[in-house]
Amino acid sequence: MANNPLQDITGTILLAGAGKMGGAMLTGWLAGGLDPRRVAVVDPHLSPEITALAAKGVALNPDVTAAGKVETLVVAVKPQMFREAGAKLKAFVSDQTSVVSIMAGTTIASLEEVCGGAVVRAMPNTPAAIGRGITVAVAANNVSAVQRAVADALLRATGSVEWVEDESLMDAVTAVSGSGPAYVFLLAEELARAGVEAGLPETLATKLARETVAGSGELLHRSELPSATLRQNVTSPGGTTAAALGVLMGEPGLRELMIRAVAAATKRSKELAK
Ligand SMILES: NC(=O)C1=CN([C@@H]2O[C@H](COP(=O)(O)OP(=O)(O)OC[C@H]3O[C@@H](n4cnc5c(N)ncnc54)[C@H](O)[C@@H]3O)[C@@H](O)[C@H]2O)C=CC1
Ligand SMILES: O=C(O)[C@@H]1CCC=N1
Repeated sequence: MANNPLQDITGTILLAGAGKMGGAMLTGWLAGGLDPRRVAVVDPHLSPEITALAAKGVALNPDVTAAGKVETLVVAVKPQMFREAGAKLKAFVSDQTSVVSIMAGTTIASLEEVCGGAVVRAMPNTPAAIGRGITVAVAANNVSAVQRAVADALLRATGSVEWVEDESLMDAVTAVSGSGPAYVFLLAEELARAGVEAGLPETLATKLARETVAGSGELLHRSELPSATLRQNVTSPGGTTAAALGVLMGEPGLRELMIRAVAAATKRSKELAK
């Protein structure tokens, strides 16, 4: 493989479902050097942004013949739609096709049953839209080293990738990093709301909360210090932060709420498999 594995791809990358996540992945692939003429998109409701990619050579809703040899099918439709969508997608899948799914809850076994192919199950998250996502992936036994490398390149175009061997971890992964950005955005919303409660004008509170969450995230990203140390660096003994943390780390506190939230998301991921 050359330095950029996305440039080694010779078959078609077929994206099924170019919504929020699928669209973010496609943006990452093109930014990462994948030839737009290698990409085809199947989606009954194409957004104007995706439609505009036709001018660059992306094939939109091709039939099986026009799609050519599909090297990798990336499935990014809602899990609830998969049975119906997958039955149509099967026509694009040959023995050599690898099927990379990002659907929450949908197991390797059901992907094999509905679509066939060599299946990689992955869970990205929305910071993928700015190349700062994290994806966890697990490959079925029949995925070849080359197929795994292509899947890795496609997933890595939107951030970092962790491979695991145990598929049963994927429900908790989904609950932590797949859904996790929503918890952080909620924190920004509620911090702003609390600022308003404390007397700040709404515009200022919103800006302070947003910049605080974003700046803290960037500090966490750039620093090698553990999160707990970064927290302690803010906390002067007997000061204001300690007063607030007394609430957040009390009983019940954020720990218990987070355990319950992650458990609820993990349970829902398992339900989506049924
Ligand atoms: N949004 C997120 O944060 C994450 C989502 N996911 C997974 O990604 C998948 C997509 O989620 P979103 O992008 O948020 O949803 P979305 O609703 O934005 O996108 C789904 C897309 O699938 C299209 N679609 C519907 N029926 C189709 C069919 N038969 N064939 C092809 N395309 C079809 C829709 O038109 C839409 O553009 C889900 O399975 C979800 O579990 C995974 C990780 C994170
Ligand atoms: O909410 C969901 O089901 C999807 C999967 C992870 C993030 N969004």
